[in-house]
Amino acid sequence: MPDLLKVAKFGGTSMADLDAMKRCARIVTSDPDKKVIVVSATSGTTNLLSSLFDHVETDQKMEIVDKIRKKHLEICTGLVHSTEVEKAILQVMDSLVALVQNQHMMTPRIQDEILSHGELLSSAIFTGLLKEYDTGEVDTRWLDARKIITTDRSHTKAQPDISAIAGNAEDQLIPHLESVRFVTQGFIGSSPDGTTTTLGRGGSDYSAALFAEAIHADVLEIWTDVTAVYTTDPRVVPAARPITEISFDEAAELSVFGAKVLHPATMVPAVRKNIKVYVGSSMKPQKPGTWIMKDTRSKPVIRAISLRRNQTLVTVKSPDMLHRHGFLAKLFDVLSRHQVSVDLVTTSEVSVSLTVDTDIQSTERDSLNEDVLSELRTFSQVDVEKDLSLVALIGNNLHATSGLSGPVFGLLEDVNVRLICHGASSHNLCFLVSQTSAEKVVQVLHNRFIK
Ligand SMILES: Nc1ncnc2c1ncn2[C@@H]1O[C@H](COP(=O)(O)OP(=O)(O)O)[C@@H](O)[C@H]1O
Ligand SMILES: N[C@@H](CC(=O)OP(=O)(O)O)C(=O)O
Repeated sequence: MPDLLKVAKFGGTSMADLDAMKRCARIVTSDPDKKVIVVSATSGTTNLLSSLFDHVETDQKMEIVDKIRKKHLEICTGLVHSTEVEKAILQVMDSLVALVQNQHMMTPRIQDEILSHGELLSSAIFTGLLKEYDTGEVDTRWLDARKIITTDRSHTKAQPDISAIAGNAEDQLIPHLESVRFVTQGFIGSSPDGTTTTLGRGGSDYSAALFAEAIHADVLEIWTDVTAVYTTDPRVVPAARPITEISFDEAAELSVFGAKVLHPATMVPAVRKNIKVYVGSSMKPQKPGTWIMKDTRSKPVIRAISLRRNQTLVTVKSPDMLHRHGFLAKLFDVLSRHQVSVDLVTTSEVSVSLTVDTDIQSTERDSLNEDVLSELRTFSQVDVEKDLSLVALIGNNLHATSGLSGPVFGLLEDVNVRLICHGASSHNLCFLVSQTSAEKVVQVLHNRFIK
């Protein structure tokens, strides 16, 4: 067994084309401890696949399929032994064509089946490429992630079955780690009856964390297109700074509150098994990245600022709430039956405000649909405000730090702050603002509070 056992995940931007894949191959082959390699679909492919769900004609769908085929075959032309990989690509593409031509009802099950093709394509190419770099000491093997990542049947946002995954890894991975390097897919899994599931968009980080937990890895590496986790999204604030070390708790809050660099669930297996997480750039691997660990030497009050776009604020009012019990139970019963996932909640004597993610990809799939709203309207007045963003200050001891909210909200005098949550967590202070003012708010706060 290697000294340290590592799982390395490469995101879509790291798989973008042959040059990007070659950079990743060098990262993998320069370190024999990396035993499970988890890849995302090449960048843009999952979006192309999901555009097949739109109500477009078969001709248009076939154009999209052709585009995906061409993009992947083009990468293959740069491989030394391209024939075998091309054969694998054409097989995956045939299966996609069959799905697109024969399945007219885009059920969540079919959607997952279609989406899985992105990771099946990229992993086939990356396995072929790695084999070209191997010197013979390691045996690089393609692995179908669905044999390991067992989930429930909630298509498009499946929940992993941790003990089944541990059992699968025990039988199929751990005995081979001495001599084999596995290349597998992020994002996809399989339900107990064998149908393909997905963990939700951006879920490859989560897959990699689940693999790391299942093989008892020491380190999980997330290789992406930024050199580190930054004090805020560098696309929003170019002056954002890379963070050298951050705690599990802070990183979890940062991802939950919108930092796309990590999928929100990634930290859950890492915390459970105390697995150190490293975030680095596959484009500039020599640049220092971020270590995410149980405890850090420094514990600043404000470490980072995150921004989560596309929030909907629902305010439910009823005079019945005053001095009565059971109103909240009734409200949450409706939300729970309709599987509406609520993030923030504030209450007053006669009203409750809560936030949910707006599904920007489809109004049909929006969990906050007319059925939910009309059921809520049978016992209350319901107001819905869209186009909001959640801004969160992430750090340590925020709930017990006096004199914080004055300077924060003092800077936002001209901004309509719609909802504030402070005190529920020691690691965040968050509030809702309009989508149009959100980036400016992050810039102003970063400028003032991040040293
Ligand atoms: N605090 C942050 N630090 C670093 N990157 C962030 C942060 N917040 C948001 N991001 C965004 O996350 C992106 C990387 O995530 P993603 O696009 O999912 O990568 P990948 O394709 O590797 O999975 C970056 O390009 C950056 O814009
Ligand atoms: N390909 C999937 C899963 C994923 O995590 O991708 P990425 O690592 O590129 O964010 C998606 O786009 O949602």
